Amino acid sequence: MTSQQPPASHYIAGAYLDDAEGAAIPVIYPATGQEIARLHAATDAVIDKALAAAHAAQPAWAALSGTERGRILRKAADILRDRNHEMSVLETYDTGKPLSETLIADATSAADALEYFGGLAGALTGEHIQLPEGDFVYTRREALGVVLGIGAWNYPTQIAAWKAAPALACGNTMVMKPSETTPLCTLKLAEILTEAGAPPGVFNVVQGYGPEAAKMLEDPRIAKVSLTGSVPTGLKVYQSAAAGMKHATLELGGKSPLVIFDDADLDSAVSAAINGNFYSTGQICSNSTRVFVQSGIKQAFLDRLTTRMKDVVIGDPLDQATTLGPMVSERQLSITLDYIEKGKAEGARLVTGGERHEQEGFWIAPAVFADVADDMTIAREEIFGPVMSVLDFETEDEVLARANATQFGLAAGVFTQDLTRAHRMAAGFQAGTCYINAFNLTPVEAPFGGMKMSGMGRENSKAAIEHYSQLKSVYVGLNPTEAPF
Ligand SMILES: NC(=O)c1ccc[n+]([C@@H]2O[C@H](COP(=O)([O-])OP(=O)(O)OC[C@H]3O[C@@H](n4cnc5c(N)ncnc54)[C@H](O)[C@@H]3O)[C@@H](O)[C@H]2O)c1
Ligand SMILES: O=CCc1c[nH]c2ccc(O)cc12
Repeated sequence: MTSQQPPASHYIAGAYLDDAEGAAIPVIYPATGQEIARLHAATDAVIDKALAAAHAAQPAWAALSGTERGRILRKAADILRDRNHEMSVLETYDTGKPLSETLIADATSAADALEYFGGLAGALTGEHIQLPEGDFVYTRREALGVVLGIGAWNYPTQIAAWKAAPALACGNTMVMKPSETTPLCTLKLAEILTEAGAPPGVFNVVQGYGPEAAKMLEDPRIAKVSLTGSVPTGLKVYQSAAAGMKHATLELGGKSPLVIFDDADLDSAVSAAINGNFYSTGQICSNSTRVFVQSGIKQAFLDRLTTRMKDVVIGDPLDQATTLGPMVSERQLSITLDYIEKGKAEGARLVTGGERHEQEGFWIAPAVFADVADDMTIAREEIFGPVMSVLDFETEDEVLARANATQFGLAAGVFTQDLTRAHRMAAGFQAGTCYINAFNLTPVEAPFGGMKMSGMGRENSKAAIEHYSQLKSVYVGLNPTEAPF
């Protein structure tokens, strides 16, 4: 087994920093279950160094012009693209996702974000507001300060870059705590930002578990937190942020509906259901885990789906022919297997898959349940594994109400040839990202984020600028100041 041991656990002030006193973080390659690196959670001293470095670097970084900051971000994007293969292999070791995915969805998406926000940085301006008698107001778009990023384990490179790119473009500095399950890739992103010219302290990486992140969030040097994670963690983070009146972006979980009407292009709809449930072995927040199929095409849909699923290639994630990798961890596998048992026990019909592969690593055959009812556990709770629930419906009004009957609101999709109905559905969905005849595409140019319990704030697009900066109004008086006495 190739060791993927980085030079040290943390990356602070432009260099690696080790401190083996913190709790061990074993990094496990999901395909084999073997340890490929061992890092350490940050001690209080490491946390203090990181926060001090980010805090000290922030004023000078914000004082650069947007164009100067953007140039560095765009250079980092170029380096990432040059090193896409190396980055993708590391992403595969970190997460278990197959190279066929990581080559196109991770460092490339990170590069897209750095390029996009690098381009936008020079165009960030305030506005001029004319008032009577010559007075006027101008607004300044200012950085918030030091941003704390906290990552989930499914897309470590992408999550770090989706946060860092808008944060740095706006003149903030950043401390990123990756998930303890996938701590490797973010260190590489830090190296690349330094190589591209980011001054020491602008982007720092601190390893740790929940308590290390919680401790950093309480520190007054943190002005904003951006979390990608589960709803329970989001609630804790939001509470802590509120206690310090800090800004918060929360990218949380989902239980997204995909509605397939009987006039849909069936092959495209089946492809969307496959991508929306089994890409990244089902470990995507916006996955369409509730697939509502109009009853007239239910059997045709299930037949086409089960035929297509026979083509899945489960195997060595580093072999580019592989299309489905293992789950990220023993824990996530066991959570998924428990849900499959609950699905069976509550009366859903397991059409295919769902069994653990008895070999090293965290392997499972992708599962499809049919005849799923809205009140079953597998239709209500986020599983974050390769488990598709197929539910039947009859009418548009009925399916829209059922699609929205969830605490989550991350994504939703509709497949139909009737464009009027498609737009009606998109308007009616209670979800931050809606798809018509597509699913789970996340271009950096489009806002991404949740409604309801799926979170707040938006990543990507011009909308992210609102969440990584603040407006200052400057009133300019051109007349003598008068007073009543
Ligand atoms: N909306 C999105 O963009 C998006 C993207 C990917 C994943 N997710 C969600 O993430 C979840 C899976 O990831 P996970 O299991 O890593 O989530 P998680 O909530 O367990 O952990 C996320 C991060 O929060 C940290 N953390 C844990 N407790 C904390 C605390 N008290 N204070 C501060 N930080 C704390 C963890 O160390 C980790 O880095 C799923 O719910 C998934 O839907 C959302
Ligand atoms: O979960 C991470 C972010 C995300 C949400 N939907 C998609 C689809 C495809 C991706 O590559 C990432 C994501």
